[in-house]
Amino acid sequence: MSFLAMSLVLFFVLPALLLVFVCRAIHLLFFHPLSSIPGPWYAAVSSLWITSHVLRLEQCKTIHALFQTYGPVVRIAPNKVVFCDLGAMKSVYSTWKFDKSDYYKSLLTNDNDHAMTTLPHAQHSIRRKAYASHYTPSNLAKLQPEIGEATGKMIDTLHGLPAHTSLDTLPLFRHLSLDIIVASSYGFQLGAINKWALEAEDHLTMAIGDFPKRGILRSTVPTWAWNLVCKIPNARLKLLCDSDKIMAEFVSTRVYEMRAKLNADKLAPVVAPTIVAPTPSHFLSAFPTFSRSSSRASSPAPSCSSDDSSFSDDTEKSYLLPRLLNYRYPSGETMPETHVISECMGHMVAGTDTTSISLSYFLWELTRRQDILRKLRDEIDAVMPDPGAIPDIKILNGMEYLNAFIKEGLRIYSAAPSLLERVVPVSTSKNFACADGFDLMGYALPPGTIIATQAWSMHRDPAVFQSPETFLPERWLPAYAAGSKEEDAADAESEAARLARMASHMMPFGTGSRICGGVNLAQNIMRIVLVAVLRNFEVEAAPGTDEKSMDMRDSFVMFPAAMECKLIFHPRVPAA
Ligand code: HEM
Repeated sequence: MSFLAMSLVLFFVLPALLLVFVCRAIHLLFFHPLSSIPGPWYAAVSSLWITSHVLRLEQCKTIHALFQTYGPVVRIAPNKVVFCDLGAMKSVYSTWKFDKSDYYKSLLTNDNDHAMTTLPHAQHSIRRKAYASHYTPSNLAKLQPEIGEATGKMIDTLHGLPAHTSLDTLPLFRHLSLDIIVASSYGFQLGAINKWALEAEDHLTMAIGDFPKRGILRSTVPTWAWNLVCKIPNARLKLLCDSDKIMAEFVSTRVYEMRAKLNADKLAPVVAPTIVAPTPSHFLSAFPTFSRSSSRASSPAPSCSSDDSSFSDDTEKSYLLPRLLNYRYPSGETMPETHVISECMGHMVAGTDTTSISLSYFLWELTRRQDILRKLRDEIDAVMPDPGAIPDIKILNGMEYLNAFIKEGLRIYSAAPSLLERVVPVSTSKNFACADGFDLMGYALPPGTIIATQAWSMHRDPAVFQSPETFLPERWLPAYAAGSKEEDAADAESEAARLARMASHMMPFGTGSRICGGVNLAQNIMRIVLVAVLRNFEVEAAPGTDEKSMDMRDSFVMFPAAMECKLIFHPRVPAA
């Protein structure tokens, strides 16, 4: 660079840039509509600060610390405000149903939208209607054989392992969840768990694991750089780059097969699942008690508090894919195949790692809490005398301690505890008429402001959850406060009100109109897998699996710092 050019940069360009930066910072700090909102000044002037915490995989904890310092409303970036408040949560996600932010576009499948990435509320509700009936309790109750069969294969596989094998439960449960989601979506037994047992590479499961990483990279790295990276001749990298394609190919094949079956009128409306790999075992041989007919469940029925009416449905069972293929948009047109494929891909991605992470943390918690394990065991052993016959879901739904344990697990180890971003709409939008923007707890937020809360903090509000960091399933039992030292609090607030208050703050599956579409399936899987595992095995943490390795990190979903959860499954010695 010539001396003249250097002088120009030093004396004019740099000072000019500095001046622009300072003026912008002054505007953002003192004159911007969000300037009255509490928060660190450096967050108000640039997104760099919060981005650095996102990249360090600790956004949830960082924001939680901000709430503790600044109160329930905090500005975390020039145009982004977060809150931790029940009223605001209901207002944003349920009453006004604000549209989602662009953040969700990083989760596009094959560059196409699915329900989770459809940002506008109105378009989303049309999309959601296409799949919602699949995940009703009554339809899912009919899919118990599929879930039971996949779980049975996993239990058999674990029984077949050499003693003291230490295994990473994240891939284990990822394969299981995928088997279940594939069976529930297509009536097709994938057998991913068998591949896991053989240590064979399963490209589909790897693709699903890679998909979120690919999404983050795709949205941060410029397209030319991404294309260049994908040209590097490395097999693992190629799988990462192609994760979208691998999933799309798998789903497309199922779509064409199903279409052919529908056209040939062989399908209507039940498809018997195709068993890909036979699984000879004591476990499956006992399954007919569970899988063929729920009315034949052999277990002694405990008191069952579930709402039986939600299960009494005489319609035939149906899988997700034929539902989508038969769905008609309000215009009368059927869903284009690209939409069907991306929707199915979205469900595979949304349901696999979330379920696997939850189950892994639940079991890890039990390895260090014999007191909780004992109570769970008592309840499970009573309803499941035969370790190979899982009771009907109605019975599992009525298991008070199991359900309290799962609630507490979802509270502390929420698999998607991060900000669920929405956008304040313009005041002229159809469902929102507020001339001065949105009133968030006394602060006026202009249209376009990104606004969000996170399960991590809603679940740790000390005014709602006593000792929020303590894992305490008993807090979900009606008797807890009455029999504890907190009589004063219990006097002031009835038990029912205390439980309702806690429940209203829970959002492990999101909340409002965009709540997790597979919440009922996820709950069923967690119940079924937990009872099957705990009835059959003692679970121990492998050396190296400890508070440090399991420390939670987040990148929309949460995962252990070590990126693994190694546990040992010892077959339970039958009672003498
Ligand atoms: C423990 C397991 C799971 C957790 C913690 C979880 C959590 C969530 C969360 C937090 C959201 C986003 C809400 C938002 O953006 O506002 C979501 C959306 C979604 N989840 Fe789940 N999920 C789980 C399992 C599943 C399963 C098993 C399926 C289905 C196979 C599924 C399907 C979906 C779908 C389709 C959406 C998009 C909903 C929509 O916008 O219509 N999830 N889930």
